[in-house]
Amino acid sequence: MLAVNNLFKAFDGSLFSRCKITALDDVSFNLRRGETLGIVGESGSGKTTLASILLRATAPDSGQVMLSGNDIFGKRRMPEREFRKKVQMITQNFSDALHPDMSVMESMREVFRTLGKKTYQSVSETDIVRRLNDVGLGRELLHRRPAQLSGGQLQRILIARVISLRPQLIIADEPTSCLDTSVQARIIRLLMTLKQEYGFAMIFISHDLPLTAAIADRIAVMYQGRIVELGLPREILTNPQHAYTHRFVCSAVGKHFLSREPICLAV
Ligand SMILES: Nc1ncnc2c1ncn2[C@@H]1O[C@H](COP(=O)(O)OP(=O)(O)OP(=O)(O)O)[C@@H](O)[C@H]1O
Repeated sequence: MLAVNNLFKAFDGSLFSRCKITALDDVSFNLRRGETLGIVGESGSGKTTLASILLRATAPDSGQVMLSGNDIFGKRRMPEREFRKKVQMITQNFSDALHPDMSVMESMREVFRTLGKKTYQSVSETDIVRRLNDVGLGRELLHRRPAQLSGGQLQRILIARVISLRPQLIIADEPTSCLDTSVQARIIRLLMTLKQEYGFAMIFISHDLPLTAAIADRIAVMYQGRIVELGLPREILTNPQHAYTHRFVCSAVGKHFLSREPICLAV
């Protein structure tokens, strides 16, 4: 469904330096329909830059992103509205994502504009309540504004908005890092349930290796703009092949996870 081929992206350095900052260095991977790919790596490894390119918010310097056979930066790329229906994002910045003066009902209704004028005009309160029910919320929130909602409720409303568009792909960039652990677990469970119900593919970006390993079908480890390792969570946790992955696993889950077999380190 998604094919990412040889992405490169560099940014200009500071005013006083001519050096470019390489954010992505030859990044390639594929994603199947309905698959969850976890992307982990330390701060500055290029995860957000990759997410921004997949959302078509940043253009790569070179390389290609094919979504269901369509080059998303190509001359015949799909129109923005069609693209937005197919690819959606859930971020950690949920507190800024809703208009502060809009009620939950208005914010929910607004998202249906993407689906066209007819759909937007025909959306009823019952449709909106149904979407809220999908994410475990009730009609009592309909007339509240963002300031009157908890972090977990805000994140659920954003998920409800995203799900309403029936996207093929959701990019979840640290979606729960601003929530406390118990709310985090509930939001992750909700995402997994919705994924089964709606069948979307997901790219789950995180610093948290154990969490990512628990929900992803495969994990890509990023280091200095490159994917240094891509495999099944179990393989990554128990038998990392790259020196950086080895260090990352040790710091995230401790040495006891690693297999007792000799580990081949590609330094
Ligand atoms: N707009 C920009 N201008 C200059 N440099 C940038 C820009 N955006 C990102 N970078 C640099 O590109 C590299 C990759 O950044 P990116 O934000 O993609 O990493 P990340 O893995 O998402 O980090 P974090 O986990 O902290 O969000 C970093 O060195 C960063 O400083």
